[in-house]
Amino acid sequence: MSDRDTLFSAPIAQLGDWTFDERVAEVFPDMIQRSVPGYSNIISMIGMLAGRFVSAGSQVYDLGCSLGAATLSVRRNIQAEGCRIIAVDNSPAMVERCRRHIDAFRAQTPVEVREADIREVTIENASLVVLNFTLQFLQPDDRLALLKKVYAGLNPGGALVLSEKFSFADQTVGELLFDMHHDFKRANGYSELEISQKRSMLENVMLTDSVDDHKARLASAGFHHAGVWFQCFNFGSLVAVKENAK
Ligand SMILES: C[S@@+](CC[C@H](N)C(=O)[O-])C[C@H]1O[C@@H](n2cnc3c(N)ncnc32)[C@H](O)[C@@H]1O
Ligand SMILES: O=C(O)C(=O)C[C@]1(C(=O)O)C=C[C@@H](O)C=C1
Repeated sequence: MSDRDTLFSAPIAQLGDWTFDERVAEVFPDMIQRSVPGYSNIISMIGMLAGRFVSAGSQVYDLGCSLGAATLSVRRNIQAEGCRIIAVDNSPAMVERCRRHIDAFRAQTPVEVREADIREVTIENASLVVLNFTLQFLQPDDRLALLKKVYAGLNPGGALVLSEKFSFADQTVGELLFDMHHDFKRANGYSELEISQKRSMLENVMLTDSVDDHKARLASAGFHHAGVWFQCFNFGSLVAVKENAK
């Protein structure tokens, strides 16, 4: 278990923009579990998707890997031989902890943890690419280029898992799911102050899209097959599959 997240429990005079720094990395497992409804289900089901999609001799990319939760789930479920997982994050605090975390467990499939910007990483010979709550932290103008690169780097029959916090075109539904997410945080022990301070810090940094925006962007990137496979309130995950060669 990681330390309990109490980062925003006292009033902060100058709320800056959100960063994935040392203090966030230290409490991250507790923070994400208590903040993202369905997180642990998504992590274990990414493993199931890996069992299905990862093919022999191919690579898996976990882009914005944080402490490597998705990477570990993938590694536990890979059935194929000769695969490699490349886990990438640009936060030194996350990468340092991720390396330690991954090395703590022994397994067949090698994992390379890279400290890099996902916009700069080459993607090749991939059977599975995971963007688990990462795309939302890229500037909107950079998102399509990343997805095009993912599409080009996937082998035929390969898949992208894209998990995000969603926005909604319908105001009534959007407000309901936003409120239910806040209820979820309160039920997990976060105070009004913690919820509102974190929300202001994320405001300029995490810009969310609707499911329709995601589907349209995935189509522009080349994916002809994409759909939601999981949703809880305003959080969810899409899978996009590259068609098999004819
Ligand atoms: C919400 S966390 C992802 C959680 C993680 N995928 C999991 O399943 O536990 C977002 C991560 O994306 C990383 N990130 C954001 N922008 C990035 C970029 N341009 N390049 C690499 N990593 C990035 C952050 O450092 C952070 O660790
Ligand atoms: O929207 C929120 O309130 C969140 O806490 C979301 C979110 C995310 O989706 O990545 C933001 C930052 C933390 O990494 C954990 C969760």
